[in-house]
Amino acid sequence: MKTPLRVAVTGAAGQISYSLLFRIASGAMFGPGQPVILQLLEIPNEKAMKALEGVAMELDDCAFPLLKGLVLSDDPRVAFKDANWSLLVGAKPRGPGMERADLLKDNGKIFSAQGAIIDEVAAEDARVAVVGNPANTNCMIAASKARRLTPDRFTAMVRLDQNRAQALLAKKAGVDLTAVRDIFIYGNHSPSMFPAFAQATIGGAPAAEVIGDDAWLRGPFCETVGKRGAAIIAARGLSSAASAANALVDHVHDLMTPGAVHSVAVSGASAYGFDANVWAGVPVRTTTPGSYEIIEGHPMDDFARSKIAATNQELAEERAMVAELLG
Ligand SMILES: NC(=O)C1=CN([C@@H]2O[C@H](COP(=O)(O)OP(=O)(O)OC[C@H]3O[C@@H](n4cnc5c(N)ncnc54)[C@H](O)[C@@H]3O)[C@@H](O)[C@H]2O)C=CC1
Ligand SMILES: O=C([O-])CC(=O)C(=O)O
Repeated sequence: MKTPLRVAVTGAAGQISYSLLFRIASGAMFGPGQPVILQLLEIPNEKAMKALEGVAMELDDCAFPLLKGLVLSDDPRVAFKDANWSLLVGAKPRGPGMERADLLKDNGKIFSAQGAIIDEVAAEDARVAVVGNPANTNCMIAASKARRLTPDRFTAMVRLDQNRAQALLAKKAGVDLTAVRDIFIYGNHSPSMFPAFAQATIGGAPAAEVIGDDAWLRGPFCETVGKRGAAIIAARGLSSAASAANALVDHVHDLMTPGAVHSVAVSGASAYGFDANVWAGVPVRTTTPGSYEIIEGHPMDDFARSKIAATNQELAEERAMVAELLG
């Protein structure tokens, strides 16, 4: 039996976690042979901690063979202690009419404090995945507080956008989802993101040839992927939760799977024209479990370059907005 992985999850009584924790405990994230201990963090508030106890009762009642322990805490030093992975979900979600960047003032502080504590108390091989919005900039804030852990240990999630883009291309082409490959997200998890359709293939042929409608790819396709979160909020009255949890399972699973090629927001993506000190979605290849290299050299035409410049500009502006939280 392998040593259990310690997985810290923040916002553990929230709606994303309610879809996430059961998938981790079932083995979907780390594989069917990998036991886990869940270390669940909530805010020091009676209602939140009581709700967390209820979630823990349900986890017990699933009798998951891989779940070797549960820690419930309102103290980040306890929740992040020796964590191999810290999944930073806990933050305020946006409501109708808001952009994710509107959350920066409220949520940024959370990631500044948690980045510093993870750096102090998490495991030697600690990895951090940020979901709480605005995810790219919150990830940058957390990483900036680390002295021991290098920036590559901190990733932000753009996988939901990749999955949305893949599903939309499959629907438009009228093919099975698995026929769509190599659709990657560049830049911010915001409407400015760029789903780079020129690299994608459908049934082995260039996606643009199969779709045969460049105006749709440049316009409605990019726009629909970019604004899908807002469309879900408009329809559900709440932001995406199950699909976000599913995307985080994919994000971490693929980062633990050598050879996997997938979109992840990381720093140092200057090969594509991003400022080196912002966290931007790019395609990466997982090298060893938890580590990756940026896949460089995908050709970009003028349209792609202008989209990347715009999303980089937004990330740089968000960085400037939180300057006082960095370092
Ligand atoms: N990156 C992405 O693709 C996506 C990101 N999100 C973001 O994920 C975040 C969470 O969303 P939901 O689960 O729907 O929200 P929610 O409001 O249902 O749950 C958030 C939970 O976090 C807790 N929390 C707040 N501050 C905390 C802290 N400092 N430490 C620990 N826990 C804390 C709250 O008490 C609450 O239980 C939001 O910021 C949302 O915008 C949502 C969907 C997709
Ligand atoms: O749109 C939101 O606020 C939640 C989110 O990040 C998404 O669904 O992509």
